[in-house]
Parts: sequence; C-alpha cells; structure tokens
Amino acid sequence: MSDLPGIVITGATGRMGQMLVKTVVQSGKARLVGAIEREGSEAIGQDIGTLCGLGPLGVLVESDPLPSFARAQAVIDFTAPAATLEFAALAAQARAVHVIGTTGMTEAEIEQLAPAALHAVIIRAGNMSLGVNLLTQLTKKVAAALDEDYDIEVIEAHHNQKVDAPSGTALMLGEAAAEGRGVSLKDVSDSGRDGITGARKRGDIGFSAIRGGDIVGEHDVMFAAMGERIILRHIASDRSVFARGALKAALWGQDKSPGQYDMIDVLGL
Ligand SMILES: NC(=O)c1ccc[n+]([C@@H]2O[C@H](COP(=O)([O-])OP(=O)(O)OC[C@H]3O[C@@H](n4cnc5c(N)ncnc54)[C@H](O)[C@@H]3O)[C@@H](O)[C@H]2O)c1
Ligand SMILES: O=C(O)C1=N[C@H](C(=O)O)CCC1
Repeated sequence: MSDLPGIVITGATGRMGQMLVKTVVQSGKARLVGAIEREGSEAIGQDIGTLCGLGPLGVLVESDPLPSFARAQAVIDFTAPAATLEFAALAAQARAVHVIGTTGMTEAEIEQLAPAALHAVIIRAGNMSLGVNLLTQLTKKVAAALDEDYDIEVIEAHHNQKVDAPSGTALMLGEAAAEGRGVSLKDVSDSGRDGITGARKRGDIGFSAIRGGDIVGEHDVMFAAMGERIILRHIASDRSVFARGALKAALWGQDKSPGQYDMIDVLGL
C-alpha cells in the first residue's frame, strides 16, 4: 500500500467537494480514502470518481464518517457549520488533520473547535487561495499606513447559491484591515446598510455583498478618501485555487503539533 497520506473529503458532491476530489486524485501527493455526504443524499453508495466525471475510483460515498476517518491522515471539510463541528470531534478522535474551509461559523461555533484542537491539528481559513492570503497581508499594511481619512470598504461578489454574508474572505480582509489600524473589527464593522442609515461613521469598516449567477468569488478592499481611492482586488475564476490551498494545508499539517492554524501559517506569509 502507498504511504501517501489518506484524505477524506466531506461534502464530497458539493461544488467544492467535487473540486477537492479531483485535486486530491490528480495531485499524486495523497490518496483519496473516503467521500462523505449528508444522510439522505442520492449520492450515498455511488462511486465518487464516477460522480465527479473521473471514472470509478473504488471510493463509495458514505454518510457515516467514522470508518473513513479512522483510515485517514486528513479530512478536508467544506460543508456547513453544524456539520463541521461534528467532523471536528470525530477527526480529533482519529488524530486526523482537519482542514476547514466552511464559512459562516459564529464566534460561539468557532470557540467549540477548541477541545478538538487539543488532540489534533485544525487548519481553518475563510479562503484557502494563495492570492487572498497575500491580499490580507497587503490590506494590513495599507491600513496601517493610512489614517481614518481613508474609509475602508470591503465589497464581495459570489454565486447565487451562497448562503452566508459577509463572505469568509470579506471577514478575513476586514480583520486584516482592523488589525492594521490597531482596532477590533467587532467595534467598527458596518454591514447590511439599508434605509436611512445616517452618514458613514469615521473609522468604520464597511461590508457589501453581491450575489448573482456563477461568480466564483471576487473581493475588493477600497480605501476611499477625498480626491483619491486605492482598491486592492482579488478575483477567483476557478475553485481549484481553494482546493489546491486545502490540499497544501492537509499535507503541511501532517507533522505539526495539535492546535489551531490558518493559511498564513501554511503559506509562511
Ligand atoms: N475557505 C475557502 O477557501 C472556501 C472556498 C469555497 C467555498 N468555501 C465554503 O465551503 C462551504 C461549501 O461551499 P460549496 O460551494 O461547496 O457548497 P455546496 O452546497 O455546493 O456543498 C456543500 C456540501 O456539503 C454537504 N453537507 C452539508 N451538511 C453535511 C453533513 N452533515 N454531512 C456531510 N455532508 C454535508 C452538502 O450536501 C453539499 O454537498 C461554504 O461554507 C463555502 O463558503 C470556502
Ligand atoms: O463559494 C463560496 O461560498 C466561497 N466561499 C468562501 C468565502 O465565504 O469567502 C471563499 C470564496 C468562495
């Protein structure tokens, strides 16, 4: 048997799940050892390779994560917050690296990951692409260089099936801007403007979300002042950028001590 790390993909038939299956199988750096879907999914019992257009891989979609987690070195999870919390406990029991791409988790849900991180490596990021993680560093730097004469606005656009807003990426960029400014995002965040909102509050960091069609993911960080604007932009045109980042994280985590990490750690940025 190959000694390449065994990887389980949860939410394997989703938009990201299918891209992750292809990325892992075609990488030559890991083995696909499981594909998990929610109970009741029509995919249960079918070969995930066939479902993804790769031809049969001998990996059948299962709803019970336990057997496949037990033979895995990593679990890559782009599903939904409640599912991710369940997978975190089970991945920790199996001492498998848990790569979490799921967004829309509340602060309270994120705190619930702590017990699992005592026993296993958790790598979580609202965006796993190299480009966005680099953009967070640039955002922090620009925000630190400018004062509050520059209004910071994060504008994001995604496909019409996305269920959470602001996007995980927008929140990462907002956190980076707040950190650069030396403030807490909680104190200055302004999202969901509608109606008579009053004038913009100096120092706020604003968020706007567009949802439409098949947009993969686009983010602008705007620094708007009197007479000039600086715009930092990232456009993802293919989900493979997220999947490649997630696979990199799963491999990077193999020799790390239990704890919580992000893509800045993985990419060494
Ligand atoms: N971090 C990143 O780089 C990044 C990139 C893209 C998407 N995402 C996030 O990943 C998540 C999924 O996005 P998507 O576009 O693939 O969504 P999707 O709806 O296409 O796929 C989610 C899949 O998870 C499955 N699922 C839900 N609950 C489950 C459970 N309890 N057990 C097993 N499977 C379950 C669903 O059936 C579905 O197939 C979202 O939170 C999204 O924001 C993150
Ligand atoms: O398609 C999605 O959903 C995406 N989610 C992440 C986010 O919330 O930022 C990353 C981009 C795509």
